[in-house]
Amino acid sequence: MQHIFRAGLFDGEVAIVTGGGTGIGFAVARELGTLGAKIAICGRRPEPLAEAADRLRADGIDVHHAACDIRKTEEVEAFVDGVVARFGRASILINNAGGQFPTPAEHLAPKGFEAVVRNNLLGTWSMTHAVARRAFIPSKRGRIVNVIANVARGFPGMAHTGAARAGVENLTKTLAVEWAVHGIRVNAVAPGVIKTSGTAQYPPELLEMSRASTPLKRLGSAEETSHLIVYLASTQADFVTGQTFYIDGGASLWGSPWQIPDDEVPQYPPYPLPE
Ligand SMILES: CCCCCCC/C=C/C(=O)SCCNC(=O)CCNC(=O)[C@H](O)C(C)(C)COP(=O)(O)OP(=O)(O)OC[C@H]1O[C@@H](n2cnc3c(N)ncnc32)[C@H](O)[C@@H]1OP(=O)(O)O
Ligand SMILES: NC(=O)C1=CN([C@@H]2O[C@H](COP(=O)(O)OP(=O)(O)OC[C@H]3O[C@@H](n4cnc5c(N)ncnc54)[C@H](OP(=O)(O)O)[C@@H]3O)[C@@H](O)[C@H]2O)C=CC1
Repeated sequence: MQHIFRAGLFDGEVAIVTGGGTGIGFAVARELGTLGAKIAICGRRPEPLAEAADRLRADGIDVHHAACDIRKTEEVEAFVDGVVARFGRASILINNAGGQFPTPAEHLAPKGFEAVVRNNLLGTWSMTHAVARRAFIPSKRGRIVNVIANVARGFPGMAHTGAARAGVENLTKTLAVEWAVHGIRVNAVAPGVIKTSGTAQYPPELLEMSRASTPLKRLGSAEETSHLIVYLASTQADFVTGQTFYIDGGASLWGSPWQIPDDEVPQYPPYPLPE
């Protein structure tokens, strides 16, 4: 593994990475662990989690792993208690767990909208609250990085997650202010389309349209996304809080995979207007 950070940068730190068993979360767990942090990962499925923990241990990383659904408050509290019992503290929280399904808004059932908001907004809040109360506030120190998505504009095809992630972005700003007094920094990272086990579940043609509408004309990697998250979690970023950082090849500034056909947009009143 190549490093852009100095060895031992995270010695003495304990980092919780939600969704750390796969994709971006695994890359972050591995990078923070290789740089000296003790690592705690969670996810809903025990098997990929245990496999990831074995791979991290093979790299010499001290890892705690436990199945935990961030939507279930009692599981979240038990997980955080387990981390503190094992390592004595926690100093970094990467809220990476999340996901959704692409669908036009008119086909999105209330239950589906709610499922995605629960996962990405309420789950993130639940974990953040538990870690802050149990570890960060008592020790007067903590760093949180929230992994969100492109909320700089609308998110067509993803109304549920756009709404949920925009909520997390605002929570990031609010907590950065409220919790500065507790020595807690809070930032957000908004990836464009990143090649992971997660996006492998998306239709290939959607990914190709996303690539084509990205100025840098490629998808991102989990490792390069991890470098940005790790920087924000480090002491090198100690004067950075309440901000959202895009890592998206410029996608949030330009194209969109969402097509709007010229001849299907109703014009009321008829355009051009009568003289
Ligand atoms: C235009 C987009 C360009 C591409 C950009 C891509 C950028 C983003 C990439 C990523 O985020 S990568 C991560 C990828 N991984 C995932 O997204 C998987 C995550 N999925 C889940 O975690 C869960 O499925 C869920 C979305 C949280 C829902 O889980 P939950 O167990 O709470 O609910 P379910 O009982 O499964 O479903 C409830 C309800 O939701 C609706 N629904 C669920 N899945 C779908 C689906 N695939 N399509 C349509 N609707 C879905 C549905 O109404 C379900 O109710 P029932 O019909 O089952 O009664
Ligand atoms: N890849 C991309 O292009 C983009 C990704 N993102 C976001 O980045 C994050 C990482 O995604 P990525 O690595 O690509 O995809 P993955 O699907 O590989 O990672 C998502 C991880 O989150 C875990 N997870 C999901 N829901 C829960 C839950 N309720 N409780 C606990 N763990 C959960 C999953 O494990 P399990 O299923 O076992 O619970 C999985 O390990 C996600 O929030 C994703 O939405 C945002 C924009 C773009």
